[in-house]
Amino acid sequence: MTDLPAGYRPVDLDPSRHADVIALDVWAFPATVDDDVLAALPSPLTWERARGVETDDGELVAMHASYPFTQYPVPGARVPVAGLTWVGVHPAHRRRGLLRAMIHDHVRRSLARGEAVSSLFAAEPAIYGRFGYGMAAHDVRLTVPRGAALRSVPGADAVRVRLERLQEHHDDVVRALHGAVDRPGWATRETPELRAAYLDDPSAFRDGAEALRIAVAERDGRAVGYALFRRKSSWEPAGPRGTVRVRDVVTEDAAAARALWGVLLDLDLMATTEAWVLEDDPLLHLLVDLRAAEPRLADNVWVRLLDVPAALAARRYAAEVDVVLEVRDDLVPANARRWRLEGGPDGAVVTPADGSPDLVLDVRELGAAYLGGSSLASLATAGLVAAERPEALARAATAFGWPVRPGCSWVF
Ligand SMILES: CC(=O)SCCNC(=O)CCNC(=O)[C@H](O)C(C)(C)COP(=O)(O)OP(=O)(O)OC[C@H]1O[C@@H](n2cnc3c(N)ncnc32)[C@H](O)[C@@H]1OP(=O)(O)O
Repeated sequence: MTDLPAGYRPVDLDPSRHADVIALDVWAFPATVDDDVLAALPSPLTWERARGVETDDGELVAMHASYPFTQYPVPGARVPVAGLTWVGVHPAHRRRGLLRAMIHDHVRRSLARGEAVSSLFAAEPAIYGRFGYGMAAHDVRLTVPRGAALRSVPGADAVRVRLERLQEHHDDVVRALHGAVDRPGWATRETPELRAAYLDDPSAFRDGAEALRIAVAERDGRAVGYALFRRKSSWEPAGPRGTVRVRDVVTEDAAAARALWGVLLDLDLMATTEAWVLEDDPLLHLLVDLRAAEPRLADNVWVRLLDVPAALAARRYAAEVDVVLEVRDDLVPANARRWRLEGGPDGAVVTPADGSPDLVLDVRELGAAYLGGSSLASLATAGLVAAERPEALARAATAFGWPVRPGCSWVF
């Protein structure tokens, strides 16, 4: 991290620094539990990818890490992606450029590992655009009233839903179904540390709700879907007004989705079910009255193309396209030039170009469009993509789209 301000030095982190990492983490993200409780939990970090910043007297005051997603789905392909995570700066050292230095470090090290793309979930959406990350997927937050009517789906009655406490043996169900999902942006928990942290359910993080439960949808004795959820009771003068909090609903087909949501939306003593789902989740179509669920759009994964030609060549395109893109990139100068993209459903070739550009855009907008979640045409309506030739914009927007909306059902 050569760009650190004076008085700070970079440091590789390893498990011996776990207590320091927790002490920093609770400064960056206020917690209601004591450090020793947090330090006793399994760490989801891949330590060899965790980097810190120390003061001259050895205090850890900033850190970042990344998850090694080797099979991150992008349209029509899977690519290695650096999942930036655990970014934190001690409040006494903020706004001195430590995050900026850490992002430079992250970009350099990811590129050296051959990772052409980085992805993240943002704590605050205003932070990462300046570093070339674009909002690449959205999700929809819902508060569904109990007993909300759902459309019927043939075959749903043949799906049996088992309700159980989440236990270790459920790892098989979760892995089989979760790993099978092929949706751009849907990172699977590839590392043992992430999987262990997923099934761990510390009471410290339940926020007054019960232990994690799992609803497993089965057809003919085979798991065809699951949902993780917990209930939080609330006894009010007018009666019970509990809340069901739903995480990760993964289903193989519409009948499984209908059967699971039928159960999750009608649990006794509950008044509402809170869920966040991806933009084309079956629930949005199953609900007869979507408006009653108060849908709110939010940002999901953000994507940064670290190596523009490699990243653009790694995905597939929904239609044939031949376009010259003039890319601006303040952080990675090698990306900042004109690139000719010739691509289609079978692959793509990206070469340096000298001719006049069809589209001019920042690498941030390329990241936003990369998974097919934001249309280049709609970015152009906001003035974020300049089209030198309108017909090229329409063709490129179609090609960058994808039939399955991107997004990840869990925050990393
Ligand atoms: C992927 C993840 O892990 S998301 C988690 C991010 N972490 C958090 O939100 C925890 C709480 N916050 C923090 O730890 C810190 O405030 C951070 C990491 C957000 C910022 O760290 P800092 O060292 O203060 O950032 P730094 O000084 O390098 O600022 C770089 C630029 O980002 C801007 N910036 C920093 N934080 C924010 C923010 N929260 N919102 C908007 N802009 C921000 C700065 O103003 C600066 O802008 P400039 O380049 O125009 O001057």
